[in-house]
Amino acid sequence: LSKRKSNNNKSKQRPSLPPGPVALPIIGHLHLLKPLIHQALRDLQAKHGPLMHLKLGYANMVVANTPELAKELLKTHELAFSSRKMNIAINLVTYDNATFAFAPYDTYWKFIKKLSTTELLGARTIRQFLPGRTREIHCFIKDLMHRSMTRQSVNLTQELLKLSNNIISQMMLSIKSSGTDNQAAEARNLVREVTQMFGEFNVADFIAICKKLDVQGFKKRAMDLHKRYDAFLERIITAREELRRQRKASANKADDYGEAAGGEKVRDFLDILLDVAEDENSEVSLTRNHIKSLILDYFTAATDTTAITVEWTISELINNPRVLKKAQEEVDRVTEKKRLISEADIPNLPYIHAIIKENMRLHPPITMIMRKGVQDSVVDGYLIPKGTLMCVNIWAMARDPNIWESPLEFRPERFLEGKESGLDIKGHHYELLPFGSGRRGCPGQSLAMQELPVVIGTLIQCFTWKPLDSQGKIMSDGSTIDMDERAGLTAPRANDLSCIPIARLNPIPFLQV
Ligand code: HEM
Repeated sequence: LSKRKSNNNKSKQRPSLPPGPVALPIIGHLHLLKPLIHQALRDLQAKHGPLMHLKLGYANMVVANTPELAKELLKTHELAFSSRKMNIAINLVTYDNATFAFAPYDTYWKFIKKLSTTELLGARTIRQFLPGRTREIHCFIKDLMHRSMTRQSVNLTQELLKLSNNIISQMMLSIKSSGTDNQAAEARNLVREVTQMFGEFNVADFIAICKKLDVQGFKKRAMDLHKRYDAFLERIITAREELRRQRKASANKADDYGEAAGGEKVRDFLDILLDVAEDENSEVSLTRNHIKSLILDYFTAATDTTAITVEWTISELINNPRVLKKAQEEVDRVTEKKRLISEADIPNLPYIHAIIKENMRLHPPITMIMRKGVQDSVVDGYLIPKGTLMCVNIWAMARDPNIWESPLEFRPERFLEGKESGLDIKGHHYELLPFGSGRRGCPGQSLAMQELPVVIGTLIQCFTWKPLDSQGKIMSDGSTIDMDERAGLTAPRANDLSCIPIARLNPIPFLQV
């Protein structure tokens, strides 16, 4: 790291804040944040340096965009930056301090993190829900096949959101997409609203006077959303409690837990959390609000991120036919065109894996790692005061020619040969952090990395994709689709990806639906 201050100066002076643009009174630099914040920050940093300070109303923000600074912030100063910043919407929707994803680094967070690693998202739970994931993917493929036969177009953006939400709904609440009471659609709509709201910019989060006035009507909308989410979950939890009472009462009868392969009993998230809540010896007593908030955290964190990754990957493959062909050859070789790809094939799909990494490099669903400093820290000779919102712009790092060779080129081979081949996405190569890093890194990574190769592999095994233009017409061969991003908590495509699926396999072998 370049040391910007001489040791002499350092010993005499209190370190100063990192450099940044000139701030306006009251609003500070808020006017400089365009809707695509990660892009606006990258442009500002070109002028003000790799560690930049901004004032967002009354809040301090520090942004870093080099692997060295990312390492310093996320590893060297890990504990100082292991909390997150709440905002008004999150606070209202997620039951005040019952959230995990936005919790400070405290006893509650540590308890849930352990529960996540060992149970909620542990290897056993992921394995037990494999039949459910497979069923959902095969249902999806069957529906796509029907549309392919009838030459109907598919809004892949919407359908992928449905698929990832169905998969997580099943793991969390045993909601089946084939259920008759439309709970899957209700869950999907609520999650969509929550994600949208969390991603919107609320001026009241930064300017004290606006807090009381609620000029944008945020508070009212957040409370309304909270009420509807609460009613939805209350119904599900009450029904589950009744089922659990019946199970206990009929101890001799075979109970109603689902069964995984080998006769293992399958507990979904809700059962795991209710078991903890009923455990009098539990280290932390879980309340009903904790349970509801945790379910919301996981729903929100899992749905968009996974769907967006597939959406961008298919977009890149459409724009890069050479890569698509090579990926299809890999899938055909592994399956010998006799069966659909499955999770058991993952170790034999190095090229698909490299495609996923390359896609996450250029299109990280979460473009910036956001944390809050809980103590004063000195980083690269600069002061980052307690309470500062800390941001590592992983999107900007991926586009920096000082970090990557031909950064804008979609070239999965970079991860298989040459100097970039040793890089992985586990959080210790600081130029590539799609799942974050350290103790606050994403707990859903293993699940995502089981699901993604199979969803992407199956989509390209069964179909080639003819994209539609904005008028709904099939685009001519060789034309490329736009790669614009939409603003929000996550960074999906600006324009939905609509395509006609052309069947490559007909009939599709061994559909398990
Ligand atoms: C492609 C898929 C995904 C991506 C790219 C992704 C990315 C991320 C990132 C960047 C963070 C912040 C990490 C940090 O601060 O260092 C995060 C946090 C989180 N993710 Fe994921 N995620 C994905 C899927 C999932 C799934 C499937 C789940 C759950 C089933 C999940 C649950 C969470 C939770 C609960 C947090 C908050 C953790 C905490 O605050 O301690 N994510 N994710």
